Amino acid sequence: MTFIQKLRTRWQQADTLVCVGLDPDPAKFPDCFVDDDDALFAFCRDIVDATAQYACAFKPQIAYFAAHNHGEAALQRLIAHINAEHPDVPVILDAKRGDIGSTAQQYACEAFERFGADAVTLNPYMGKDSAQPFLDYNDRGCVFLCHTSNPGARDFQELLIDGQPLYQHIARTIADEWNGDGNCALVVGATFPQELKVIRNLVGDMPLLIPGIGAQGGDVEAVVNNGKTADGTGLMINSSRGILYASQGEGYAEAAADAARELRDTINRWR
Ligand SMILES: O=c1ccn([C@@H]2O[C@H](COP(=O)(O)O)[C@@H](O)[C@H]2O)c(=O)[nH]1
Repeated sequence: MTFIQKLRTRWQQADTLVCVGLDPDPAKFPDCFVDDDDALFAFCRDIVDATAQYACAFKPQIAYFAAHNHGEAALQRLIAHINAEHPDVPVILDAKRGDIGSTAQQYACEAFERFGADAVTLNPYMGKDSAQPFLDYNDRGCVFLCHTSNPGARDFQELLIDGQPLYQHIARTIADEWNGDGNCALVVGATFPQELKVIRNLVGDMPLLIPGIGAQGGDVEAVVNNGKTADGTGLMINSSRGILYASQGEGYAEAAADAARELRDTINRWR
């Protein structure tokens, strides 16, 4: 089953558009992990197991693992755990890769073969040849930055080219020219709901990964209204800190599950 098929099946069968972000920061871990050498893996495993039933996808952010000695091995084991225990939930590796083709080939191997991710986030700035090694894994997903959630997204992504903002050129080019195998998706920040509406109209039913709710201030109702497809799906609405650190006490995993369930229910009220 391809990434897109797995995602669409998950949307339907689990009735959830929640993407659980895995951004483990040891400084925010509950006290029980203080002397745990395997804390990155163990904390994320507990969160994954508690929230899987509410997740349409998991999104580990590679920086939170690569910043630590042995962190990438922990990430590898974590994705293997998800693939073994929660095989219906796709994994999007948030790595925002983009480089010349020969180097991109190595990054694609890292994401899909070493880490076993179903999809990876990519920066389209270097053009199609930089994306091609990822696109060639046509059973996996390529999730391209289109309009990001941060305030600086405006600096370049909204610059006008031939009268249209750059992010619209990106959306159109990826939908019309890069998506020949139907394995593309886009990142659109929840903090830019009007731009989300424009992008949805440009790309049809293409899946959109939406970071930026919660700590970054994005509004769930606006995201769902402006981003959903005709069948009420089409979105992977990410929450990382809002789920991971719902409680830093002993009941951290239950609190994370409660936060994921509440987010699912809030989203579903607007679908
Ligand atoms: O435009 C973007 C692209 C990626 N991200 C990533 O999503 C999560 C957001 O975390 P929260 O704690 O839910 O704010 C994080 O991994 C970012 O690297 C993004 O925020 N915006």
